[in-house]
Amino acid sequence: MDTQPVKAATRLYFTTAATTALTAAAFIIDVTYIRPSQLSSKQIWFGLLLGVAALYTHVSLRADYIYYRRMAKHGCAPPKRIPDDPTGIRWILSIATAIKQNSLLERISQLLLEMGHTFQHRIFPEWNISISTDEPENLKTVLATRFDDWDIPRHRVRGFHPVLGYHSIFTVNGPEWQHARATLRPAFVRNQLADLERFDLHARKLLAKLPSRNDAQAVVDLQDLFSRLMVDTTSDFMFGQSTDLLGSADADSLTFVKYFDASMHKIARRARLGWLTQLQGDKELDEQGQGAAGAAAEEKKDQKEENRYVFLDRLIDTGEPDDVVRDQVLSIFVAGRDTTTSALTSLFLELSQRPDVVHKLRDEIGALGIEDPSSASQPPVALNSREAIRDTVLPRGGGPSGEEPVFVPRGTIVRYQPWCMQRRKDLYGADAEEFRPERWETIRPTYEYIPFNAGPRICIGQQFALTAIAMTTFRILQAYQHIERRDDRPPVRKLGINLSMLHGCWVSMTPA
Ligand code: HEM
Repeated sequence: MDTQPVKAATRLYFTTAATTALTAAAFIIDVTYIRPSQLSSKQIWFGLLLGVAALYTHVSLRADYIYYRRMAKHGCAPPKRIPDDPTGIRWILSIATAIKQNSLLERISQLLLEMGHTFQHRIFPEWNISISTDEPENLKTVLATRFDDWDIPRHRVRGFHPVLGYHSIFTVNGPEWQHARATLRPAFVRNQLADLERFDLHARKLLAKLPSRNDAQAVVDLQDLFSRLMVDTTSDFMFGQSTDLLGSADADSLTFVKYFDASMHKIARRARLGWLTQLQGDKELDEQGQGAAGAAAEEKKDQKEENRYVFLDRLIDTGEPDDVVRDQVLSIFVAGRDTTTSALTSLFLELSQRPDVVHKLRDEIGALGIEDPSSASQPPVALNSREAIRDTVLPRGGGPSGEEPVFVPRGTIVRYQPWCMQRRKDLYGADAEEFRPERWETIRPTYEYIPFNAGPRICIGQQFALTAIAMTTFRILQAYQHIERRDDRPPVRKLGINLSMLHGCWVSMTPA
């Protein structure tokens, strides 16, 4: 017989009886002996506090009991649990400290390793359990084979609403998501790879900002330049008009970027801190984020370009309402800018410390192909999550061996960590964390490598991003023979919605 439900039931009944008795005794002692007289407001608050604590303990233990009972019924075994943290308070504190120290990814990697790659924990004040996993079989199930059992979690949707709106491909699920995906798809089939000259135009503008032969000692922040490059390229493809941040940007473009940056910063914070930040609205965020994209879409309505395929024109032609158009346009910027900037920055940070790879790549530049070797150990979307919308099962992670299936009740959040998985030594070898592009000559990973996600919700802009990365890398390595990191501070990765470098990516570059 499975002992977990019995243990959980014992815990539930014993603790409920004990906390009720203690709460009542504490209150009676207070009223009768410590502060006798008429019931004061302090005593009422004290009583309420004790009552809430007892109720919370009861509800969370009951949730545990129901979980273990249903798990046993489904023939599954529970994943290991973070020890000594029944309420999830320690979890919140340790995560908050790790975020503050910019070491969250390392902390979660370590936990996944210690706990066997799938574990359960609580996040105070929720009483449902959460599951974390970096197990490829589980990700295959969540993202592909049992796709219909999972949604984008509600906490993420709530965090993104103020900026991306209610129709964004990132804030909808089910049929609404299918509709959003079908609306966006033509933009990524028709115009992307065909227009290499347009990618090149922006890559060349970037070159003009890099150190010249007369200025070889200059030091530049590549992260900042890549970010501008991606705004210029994306706006050009999507609006038919580039923001030209690498050229002569006008005041409107600069305003758009300023608002966009502020909005991204805030939604990252809201998404990470969850319910804490969502208790209060954010008027400034609403005005900044949606206002800027709305203005761009509105302006564009009057100036269609007849000769070029421009995504915004086609989107307007679909007859979708203005707020839908605005939400999708802004989503493309959110999806495309910081992810691709992150991939390019990670790549050049590695290159700036690996002259041997730069040398080899310059030799092989013709055969570079479309690949981004840095996305293996530094995937821009480092952490992600899904919410079960019905009772379901993960194939691995349960029981002491971690090999048994795990029951997942409806409403459970499963967090998955491409950053941790793509550095697993048991999957990628002892040198998993090392930048070694040659590894791609022999390995063909499937669900162990998901920088662009997988399954029906796989990144729709993958080819766009890879083309931009390949074109930029190609042009830079053609023009420069040495790239050298110029920063005495250790490289610190900052986790927002995407990974970025806290201090940028400062390098000097020697023209070829
Ligand atoms: C290296 C660069 C990029 C990386 C690593 C990346 C990664 C991802 C990931 C992990 C997702 C899944 C998010 C989720 O469902 O939780 C995603 C979705 C998406 N990406 Fe990308 N992305 C990149 C570049 C781009 C670009 C350049 C665009 C557009 C210009 C884009 C457009 C999208 C869209 C629209 C979705 C939503 C797809 C859906 O929900 O059906 N991405 N991307």
